[in-house]
Amino acid sequence: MYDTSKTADGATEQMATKFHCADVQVFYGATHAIKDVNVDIQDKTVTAFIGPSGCGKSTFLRCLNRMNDTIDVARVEGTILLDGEDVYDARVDPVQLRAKVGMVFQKPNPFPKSIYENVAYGPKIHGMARTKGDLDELVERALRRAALWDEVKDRLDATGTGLSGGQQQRLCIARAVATEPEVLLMDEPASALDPIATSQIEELIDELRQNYAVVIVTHSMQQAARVSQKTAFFHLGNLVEYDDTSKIFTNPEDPRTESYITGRIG
Ligand SMILES: Nc1ncnc2c1ncn2[C@@H]1O[C@H](COP(=O)(O)OP(=O)(O)OP(=O)(O)O)[C@@H](O)[C@H]1O
Repeated sequence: MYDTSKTADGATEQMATKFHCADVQVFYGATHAIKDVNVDIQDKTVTAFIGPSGCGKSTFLRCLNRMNDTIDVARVEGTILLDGEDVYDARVDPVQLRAKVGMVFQKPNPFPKSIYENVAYGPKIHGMARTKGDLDELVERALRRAALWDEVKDRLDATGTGLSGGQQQRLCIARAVATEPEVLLMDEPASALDPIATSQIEELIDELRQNYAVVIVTHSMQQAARVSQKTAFFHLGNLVEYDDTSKIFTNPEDPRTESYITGRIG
């Protein structure tokens, strides 16, 4: 259950497997969108999903916290284990699962409520705070982790939708980390942001991997190369290649990966 990852200085580091995925298939009605995907996703590692539009990156990401359950025509087959437990077991409550496996979407989507309420919502519904003081602490901790606290601490009652795009995305990250998840799934979290906000989100992703497994879907190969340690390349619903990011970008095994990273397909 362990994989060896190289650190920046070339030393090796042991990372536990967070998700074990075997023979995963996804169908949307008759469309076979994910074909026989096998992959182990490592804890405390940023894993990037890359590939041309429509290759199934978001579909596979959504398998990991059962977000495809919300799509009527979607059908998921195969095995996905989170810390050895079957994510699709009938006894698993998807709401609890999504607190453990948080998600941040492409477009920042704060609730039309105050900054405080956006972050406090999850801990409240999961009964994580007994007193107002506990809740205040949780909210502050989540906003600090999302590198937003200093910018909003004096206006926690202001509406979340009134923040800038980059701040809204960090608020959504604070909302996701407030329930103390173990994994963060990010579907193109910076695609709607300017370069400064993008680099803030990328720095944040790098910090978050100290505590979480982070999986990020991105169209930007530069971003994948900057933020991830592992990269999975998808093509036409297949996982073509999965390896250390440095290997994928310098010496890929499969000609389809090479074509994509050199700009010949996609
Ligand atoms: N809700 C849905 N209903 C029906 N088909 C869908 C649905 N969502 C995705 N698909 C189909 O599944 C395939 C994979 O789509 P998906 O959005 O996962 O790809 P992607 O790699 O994330 O694409 P992009 O990079 O453009 O976001 C595509 O053929 C798409 O049309």
